[in-house]
Amino acid sequence: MIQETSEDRNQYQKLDGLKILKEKVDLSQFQTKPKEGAGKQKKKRKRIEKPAQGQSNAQNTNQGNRPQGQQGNRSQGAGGNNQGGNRGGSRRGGKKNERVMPVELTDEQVKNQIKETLEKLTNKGGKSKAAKYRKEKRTFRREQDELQQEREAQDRTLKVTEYITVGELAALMDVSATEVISTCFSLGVMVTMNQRLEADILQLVADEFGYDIQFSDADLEESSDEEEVDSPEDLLPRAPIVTVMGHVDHGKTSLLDYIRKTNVIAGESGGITQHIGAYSVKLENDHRITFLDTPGHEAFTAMRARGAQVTDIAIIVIAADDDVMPQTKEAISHAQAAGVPMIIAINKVDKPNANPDRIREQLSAMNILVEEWGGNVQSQEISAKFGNNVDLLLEKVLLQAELLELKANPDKRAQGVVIEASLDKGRGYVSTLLVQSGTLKIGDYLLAGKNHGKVKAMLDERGKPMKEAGPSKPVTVLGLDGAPTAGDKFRVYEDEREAKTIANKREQLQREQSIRTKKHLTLDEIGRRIALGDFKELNIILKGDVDGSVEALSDQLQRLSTEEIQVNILHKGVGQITESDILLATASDAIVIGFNVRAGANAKELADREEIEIRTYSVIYAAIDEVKEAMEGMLSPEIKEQVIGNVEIREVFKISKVGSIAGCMVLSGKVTRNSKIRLLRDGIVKFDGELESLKRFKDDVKEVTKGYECGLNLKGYNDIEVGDILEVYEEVAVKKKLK
Ligand SMILES: Nc1nc2c(ncn2[C@@H]2O[C@H](COP(=O)(O)OP(=O)(O)OP(=O)(O)O)[C@@H](O)[C@H]2O)c(=O)[nH]1
Repeated sequence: MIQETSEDRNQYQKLDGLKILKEKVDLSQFQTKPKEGAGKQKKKRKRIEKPAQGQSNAQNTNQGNRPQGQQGNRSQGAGGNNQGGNRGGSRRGGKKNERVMPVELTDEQVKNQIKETLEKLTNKGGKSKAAKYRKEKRTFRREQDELQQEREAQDRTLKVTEYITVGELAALMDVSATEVISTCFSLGVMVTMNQRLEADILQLVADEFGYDIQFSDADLEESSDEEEVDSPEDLLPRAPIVTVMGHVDHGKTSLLDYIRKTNVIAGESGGITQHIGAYSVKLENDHRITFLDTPGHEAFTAMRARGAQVTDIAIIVIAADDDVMPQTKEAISHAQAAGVPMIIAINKVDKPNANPDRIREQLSAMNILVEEWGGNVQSQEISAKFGNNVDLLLEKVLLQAELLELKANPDKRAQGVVIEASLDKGRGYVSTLLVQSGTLKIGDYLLAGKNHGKVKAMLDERGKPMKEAGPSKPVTVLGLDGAPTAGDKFRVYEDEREAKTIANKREQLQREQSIRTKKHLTLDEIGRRIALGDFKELNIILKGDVDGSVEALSDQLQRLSTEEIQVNILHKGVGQITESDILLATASDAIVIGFNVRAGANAKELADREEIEIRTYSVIYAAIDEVKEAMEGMLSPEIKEQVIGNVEIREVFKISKVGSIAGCMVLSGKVTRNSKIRLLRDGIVKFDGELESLKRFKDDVKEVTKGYECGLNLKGYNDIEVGDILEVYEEVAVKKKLK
C-alpha cells in the first residue's frame, strides 16, 4: 500500500483546484504566470524522485506523468481525467488508501492536465478556440472580400482619353461595339464604331455597363491648369471689356467709331486706325477700357456659344427717336442670359424728335428700371454722332467696372480668347487675341484653338509694335501656323512640343467633330434628365406671332416652375425665329418654342447644325402640356410633324366661284394632294389646314416635286398673296425617345 505523503496531498490539492479553476480561472494564467512557490515544489519533487527511480523511463514517455499502477486505466481516457475520476470516486468512497498514487507531476504537466481537464469539463477552451478560429476566418474572409471589392472597383474604372472611340470603349469593357452603339442609341445619340463620344455621354454609356470613367489626357491636364486659382495678392485690377449691342441703326457703330477715332479723353498719340476686332482706350484718369469692335448681340453670343465669356459690361444703345425695338429686347435678353451687367446708352438725343423718357418708360415696362427712375441700371443720354456725353457714358462704364472688382494676375503665362484671325498676304496668319490673364510676350509658345506657333511679333490697335501684353489688352499676333476661330481660347505653353501635341490632338478632334454627334437639349432630353434627377433649370426662348400670345404663354410656362425645376424664359419676342435665337439657345442650353411662327431658313440651318430643338405650337395648352410633361420626366411625343416640302406662291388668280387659286413653285421637297398645309407670311402662320385641289396644268395630280410649277387652292381659305410660303407637312408617328 502506498502511503500518501504531504507531497501527494499537495498534488491532489492542485487537482482539486480544478473545480475552482473550472469556474474562475482563465487558462491564459496557466500559460504565462509562474506558479507561486514553484521553486519550492521543485525541491520537493526531487525528494520524491529519489525513491521512485525505476520510473525514470516512464517519465520520458507520454505516460510519464502517469503512475505505473494506473496504466490499465489509460485506455479509458486521458490520464488527468482518469486520475480525477478515480480520485473523485475514492473520495466519494471515503477510502483514501485506494487512491492510485504516487503522482509525480512537473508544473508543466500539471498545467497541461488542468488545461486539458478544463477543456474536457467545460469544453470551453475548445469552444473559444473554435470561436477564435471562426473569428479569424471571418476577419480573413472580410479582408479578402474588401481586397476583392477594391480590385473589382479598380477593374471597373476605365482610364480613358477624350479621344477614345466607340469601338475602343467596347473593347475596354469587353462587350461588342454593337452593344455600345445600341446603348448610345437608347441614350438618343447616333454613333458609328469609329466615332468619339462626348465626355458626359461616355460616362453615361460606361455607367450602363457598370463602369466608371476616369479621364487621363494632356488636354485634361491642360484644363486643370486652367482652373488654377490665383492667390488674392497676385490679382491686380484690369480694364473692363465692353460690348456694344442694340437694334439696327440705333447707333452702335457710330458710338464705337467715335470712341475709336477720337481717343475720347486722353488723346493718346496716333489714333486707332487699324481694325483688329478690339481696341483699348485710355481715359483722363489713366483708366483703360477695352472695346470689342464687332457690335451686336450675335457676335457676343456666338463667342459665348464657343464657350468664351469675354465681355464684362454690355452697352445697350437705344435711339431716342425710336422705340425699344425687337433687337433691343434681344440684346437685353442676351446680356441677361450671360449675366453681364448693362449700361443703357440713350442715343440720338440731338434729334428734335428724340424722347428719352419714352425709352425709359418702355424699359421699365420690361422690368428694367434706370437709375434716374430709381432703379439700379445705369443709363446715359448721348449723341454718338456728335460725341456728346460719350465721356460720361465711359465714366459710368468705369464705375460699373469698379463694382465688378475686375482683377487678373498679370504675372504668369498668358491665356485668353481669340477675337479674330485672318491670312495676310505679306505677314502670314494674323490673329487678334485678347489677353484675359497673365502676360503675353514675344517668343512665347502659343496654342490657340488648334493652331500653334511662336509669337514672332505683336502689334497694338495703333499698329505699334509691342513686347508684351497684359490682362484685358487686345493684341495682334504674328507667328501662328493658321487662323484660329473667333472665340477659341489661347494659352502659352512652356515649350513648343507641348503646344504642338495638344494642337495636333485638337486638329484630330475637330476632324472627328464633323462626323460627331453633338447633343444639345431637346425637350425629350430634358424629360430624361429630369427623370434622372440631374436637371434643375429649363431655359426657354419663346417667339410668337403676337405680343398677347407670347405674354400669355410665357406667363403660363413660368408658372410651371416647381421647387425642383425652374423655368426660365431667356428671351421672348414677336416674329419669326432668328439665327440669334438659335445662338442664344446654343450658348445657354435652351430650347426654342415658336407659337404660330417658324424659323427662317438660316436659323433652321443653324438649329440643325447645332442640334437645337425648335418646337412649334399653334395651341397654347399643347405647348404648356408638353413642357409640363417633360418637366414631369414623362414626355412621350408619339406624333410629330415632319415638313416634307416648301412651296412659294408666285401668282394669285381670283376665280369667282372657286376662290383664290395660287400659281406656285415647289422650292423644296414635294407637295401632295393629301398633305397638310401651313401658309406662312413673313414667318408667321396665317393658315393651317388642307388643300382643296392640286393641279399640274389642267390635270389633278397626286403630287408635285421640287422644281415644278403647280396650281392649288386651300380648303376654306382665300387670303393668299404672292410671296407667301406654303409649308407642306405630314404628321408622323415618331419612335419614343429614351426617358
Ligand atoms: N442724329 C444722330 N444720328 C445718329 C446718331 N448716332 C447714329 N446716328 C446715325 O444713325 C445711322 C445708323 O447709325 P449706325 O451707327 O450705323 O447704327 P448701327 O446700330 O451701328 O447700325 P447697324 O450697324 O446697321 O446695326 C447713321 O446714319 C448714323 O449717322 C446720333 O447720335 N445722332
